[in-house]
Amino acid sequence: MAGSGYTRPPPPPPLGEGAAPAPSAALYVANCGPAVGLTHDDIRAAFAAFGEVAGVHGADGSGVRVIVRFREPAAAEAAMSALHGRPCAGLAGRVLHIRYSVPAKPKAPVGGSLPVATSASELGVPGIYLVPDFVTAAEEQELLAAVDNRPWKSLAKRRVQHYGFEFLYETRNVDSKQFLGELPPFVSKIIDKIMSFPGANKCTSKLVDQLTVNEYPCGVGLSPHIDTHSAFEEMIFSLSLAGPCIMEFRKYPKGSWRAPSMVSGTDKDSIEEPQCIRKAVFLPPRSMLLMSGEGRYAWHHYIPHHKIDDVGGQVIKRNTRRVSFTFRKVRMGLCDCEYGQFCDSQSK
Ligand SMILES: O=C(O)CCC(=O)C(=O)O
Ligand SMILES: [Fe+2]
Repeated sequence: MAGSGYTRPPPPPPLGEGAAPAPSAALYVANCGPAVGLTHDDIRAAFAAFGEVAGVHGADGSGVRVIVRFREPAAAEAAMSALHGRPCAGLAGRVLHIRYSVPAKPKAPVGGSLPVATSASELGVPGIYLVPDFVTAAEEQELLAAVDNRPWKSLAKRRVQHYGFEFLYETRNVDSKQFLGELPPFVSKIIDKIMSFPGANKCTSKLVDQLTVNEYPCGVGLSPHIDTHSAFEEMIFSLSLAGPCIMEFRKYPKGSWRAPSMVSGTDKDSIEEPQCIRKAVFLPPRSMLLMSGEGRYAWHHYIPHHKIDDVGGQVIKRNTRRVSFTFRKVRMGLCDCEYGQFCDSQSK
């Protein structure tokens, strides 16, 4: 991870095969970190009992794994034999899993930490707008209570509800002939407010007729994707509730309308395209994000699977859950946008 120069060691080899990482002055410590309520200062203080600590750093974005660097390898060895696999009294009795860390390979030019904007103008992706405090804290509680009173559908890592039209994950589309009914009354106020977006009130017919509610547990994100052009019209509104996250936008110059992860069938979102442009924005609870134009049609959006986010050097913990309300309008014909290379209606 940035800062320590050290990283997670490879998995321990089976007995009798290969060698475990040699003892070093840096320890990789799991089950310990800001996401479980232990600050880097707490961790430094607990490990200082074994020798001078040169630094404590997050080992990755999880918030539950750290690198503890001692000045002397002997101190690391002493800490390892005293603390590995045992409850640590100085760290709220947590059982630490410790291995010797290994030097990190130099980072590839892409990847690594990305500056996180706190406004759409700072983000600089055309067509992306962010309105903080779009709803009040009381309205947020009402919306959460309303969806918690309705049945959730469980996906592998998160829960969802669909209104208006069902979203079909296998095809990433909707069946536009299967109308489930009007959007529920508890979102009427939100829809009225959406009309105040620049450009939104130009629409004569209904602005949105489909709502997907996503509930992400802490640490769960969303793979990079472009909402299928033929499924939904241009404007996509997403209201963040209950907890924050960051959203990353990626532009692939040699674009395909499928995310690279879906083409390869691996569903891994760590795939880095060498030339992709990456930008990130912080989505605080109660904010409304509008994706339109180029940002909606030609940039993938992605929520990293982190338990903590680094926003301008400030560590922001994800909440136990984030609930988003994504409002879209189902498209009844083909998409004729000007981003043909990303458009399933226009690609062969
Ligand atoms: O949770 C969000 O804000 C985004 C959801 C999203 O991108 C989607 O449902 O397609
Ligand atoms: Fe999306």
